[in-house]
Amino acid sequence: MTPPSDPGSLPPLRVAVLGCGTVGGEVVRLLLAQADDFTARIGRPLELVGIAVRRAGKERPGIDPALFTTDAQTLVSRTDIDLVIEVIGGIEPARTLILTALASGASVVTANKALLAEDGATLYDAAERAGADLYYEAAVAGAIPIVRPLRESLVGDEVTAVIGILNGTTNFILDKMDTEGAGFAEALADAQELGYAEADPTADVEGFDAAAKAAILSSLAFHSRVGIGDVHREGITEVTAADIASAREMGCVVKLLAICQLSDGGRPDGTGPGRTVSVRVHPAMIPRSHPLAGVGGAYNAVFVESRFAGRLMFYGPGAGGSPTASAVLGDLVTVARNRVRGASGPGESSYAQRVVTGIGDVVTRYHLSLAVADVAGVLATIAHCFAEHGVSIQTVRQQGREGDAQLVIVTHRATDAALSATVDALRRLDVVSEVTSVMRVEGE
Ligand SMILES: NC(=O)C1=CN([C@@H]2O[C@H](COP(=O)(O)OP(=O)(O)OC[C@H]3O[C@@H](n4cnc5c(N)ncnc54)[C@H](O)[C@@H]3O)[C@@H](O)[C@H]2O)C=CC1
Ligand SMILES: N[C@@H](CC=O)C(=O)O
Ligand code: NA
Repeated sequence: MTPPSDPGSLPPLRVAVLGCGTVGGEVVRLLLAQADDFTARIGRPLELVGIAVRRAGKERPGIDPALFTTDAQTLVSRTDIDLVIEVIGGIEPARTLILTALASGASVVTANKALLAEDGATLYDAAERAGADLYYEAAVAGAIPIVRPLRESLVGDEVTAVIGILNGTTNFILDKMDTEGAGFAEALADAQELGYAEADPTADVEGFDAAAKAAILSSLAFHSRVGIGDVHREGITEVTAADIASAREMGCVVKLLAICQLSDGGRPDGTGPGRTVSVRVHPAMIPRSHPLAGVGGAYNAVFVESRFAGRLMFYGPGAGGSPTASAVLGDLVTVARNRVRGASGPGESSYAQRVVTGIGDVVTRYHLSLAVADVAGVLATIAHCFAEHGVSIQTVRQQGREGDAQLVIVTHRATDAALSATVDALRRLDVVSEVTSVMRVEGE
């Protein structure tokens, strides 16, 4: 009988890391700390051969300074590297570096949702051509396994909706505003300090980050190519303390939601031809009893609805160095195992080519605050405006102020197009001095 070979004595798989910031720093630290376990799990050792950084002189304790280079392009052009981890972020130079790595024969692990949502097709095609892996679990919802469940576990089912909280920074901010009465700027500064925010936090607070993740999840869930430009996006910069207080009075909480839905095909079981997809990211009020309402801090949660499995919920840390590094390293071990077997994992599946529809047809409920003149007949004028546009009012609450009043209106379900036309018409009414806020109400 041949004795089993010691995996540690086999030739190593060579690894390069691009970027050594919040995520990259943790990836390198945990990769080195778990070297022996990774060797056993993969069946061959990993050898870290280079770390591309922007500034070489920076003190990085525990890492051999000889590994650092500021020339990422030369590093990824090496043909002796098996695995490249891209954690620089942004579009360029990340795209060129990933394409060079794939063309040089490496498999790639990335956390870069912005790039995947902007130009994933170019990367997937390049990986396919090279026969290499492109894995990106960390790109959506940090540590939560959601990419692989959609790409592999649920590939025998039909996913009809993916709904969730996909951005840790904005969830952290909204949670602090709700539970501690914190101000927006103060909560954002804390999120940056804790390593949750993107290099440019505009990506978080304006909803671009969640929209990128929604595009990636929709592409996987609906076997189509959905890009960031297909996603209706609204951020949280216009959510006020008054909105949060108003939500509380209704027994609700404000969350930045991502909602990706497959339309009904018209047949009794929901299937049928011409099914389309809608993808949107916006703040919404949800009842405090809803499972997503209890998702606090930088945690994320994703509901998946599918035809045969029913409803599934994924929950966990959505941002931060170590949680994100956990997802990156899970991918690293997986693509390394594929290399050892001379195989590659599943590529892109976009055969369904679903059409993505605009926000106008989306149906939901709305919460509106209006500053109105406190005069006889104002309620009738406003109710008439809603009725004219086919939007039915569920509740009206009036808070008097000197000379004018604040009306809080919750509608029944209406299309976004009908609601937008109503708001435009309300703004033109003499009795309405301001439409103070408009927010969707979801989850009922
Ligand atoms: N921080 C988080 O919680 C999460 C981050 N991500 C993603 O992970 C990636 C990295 O994010 P962070 O580590 O938070 O960002 P970061 O800004 O902390 O780190 C990026 C690092 O890349 C370096 N860099 C920039 N240009 C470079 C170049 N040309 N060559 C070499 N290094 C370069 C920067 O100096 C910085 O140290 C991004 O794609 C981000 O969207 C994904 C999930 C969670
Ligand atoms: N900035 C992102 C980081 C993880 O993707 C977030 O806040 O969720
Ligand atoms: Na993930």
